[in-house]
Amino acid sequence: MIYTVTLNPSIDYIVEVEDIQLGGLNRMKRDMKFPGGKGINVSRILHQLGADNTAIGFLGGFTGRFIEDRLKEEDMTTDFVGIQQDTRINIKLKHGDETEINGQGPEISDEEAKQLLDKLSVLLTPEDIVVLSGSAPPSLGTDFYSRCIGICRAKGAQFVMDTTGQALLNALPSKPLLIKPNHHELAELFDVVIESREHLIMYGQKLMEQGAQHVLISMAGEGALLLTGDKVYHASVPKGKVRNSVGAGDSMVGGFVGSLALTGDLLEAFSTGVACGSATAFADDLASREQIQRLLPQVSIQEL
Ligand SMILES: Nc1ncnc2c1ncn2[C@@H]1O[C@H](COP(=O)(O)OP(=O)(O)O)[C@@H](O)[C@H]1O
Ligand SMILES: O=P(O)(O)OC[C@H]1O[C@](O)(COP(=O)(O)O)[C@@H](O)[C@@H]1O
Repeated sequence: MIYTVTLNPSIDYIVEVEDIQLGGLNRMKRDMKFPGGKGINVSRILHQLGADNTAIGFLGGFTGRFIEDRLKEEDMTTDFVGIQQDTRINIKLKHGDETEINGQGPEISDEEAKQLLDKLSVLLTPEDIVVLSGSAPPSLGTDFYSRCIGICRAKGAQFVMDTTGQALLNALPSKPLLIKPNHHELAELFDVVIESREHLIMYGQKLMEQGAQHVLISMAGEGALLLTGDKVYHASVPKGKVRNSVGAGDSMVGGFVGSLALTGDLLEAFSTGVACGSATAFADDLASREQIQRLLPQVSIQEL
């Protein structure tokens, strides 16, 4: 079983305006609401690929109910801890460019936090993969991911880590199956400016030396790199019109993990990840199975 853990889910409120006037009255051209948060997005893509998974994490209030209802409508399996406060709403403003305003997240009590850790302890087995994705609400403290990873290790489950900064660096010695920084996040991790593909690879290799089993470096429309063992692969991305790239990175993680679980083939997983990312970027909501299948033949992989 694959479990996705979303400590900080969100309703993604996509707002489209013709032109933004700061300090003035703006009228929306179009708006959409989607269940969001990194692990939830991964789960929705896994579901499209037919990979068995359960979405867990924290949900609360009317916003939490919206997310739970939408996931149930899609026939997804969920096992969230209910919390007192409202799940956040993240604003994704489209004004020619994409501007994101993400919330800090709700207050989570010690008792609610403990319920999630207990759930992981009860559920996990050595056959499982746990996808730990996204930010943690500040009230959980800085070591909550480390505690989740501790449980994965104690239960013999593999884990994937898709977060940024110190939480990601702290996870590396525990040998995550996969990490997926984008090229900007990779530069921020090392506090450097990265100007070439060679540099991206060099910094990706540093993350492997620190413990990551596989490193996926996504570069939006510029393709992606996969570092595995002593090999490096580049994938081209399909061409298309970007409609909403929110969730493209999560879709890539979902595609990679789902395909790896279903086929055991790393390069197949890499192409599926790229196809899922691009299919989501070219859609309003996350990609559907059909949209992913259509793009898959357009992804070509080359060993560098
Ligand atoms: N403009 C684009 N054109 C084609 N594919 C894209 C585009 N933007 C994102 N993708 C796809 O989604 C993947 C992840 O996107 P990226 O923006 O790098 O991740 P993140 O959302 O984590 O920042 C890319 O590797 C690519 O497959
Ligand atoms: O937990 P964070 O870092 O605030 O990110 C959450 C946001 O990122 C998303 O998961 C999308 O992430 P990606 O575009 O990187 O795939 C949104 O659904 C959500 O609003």
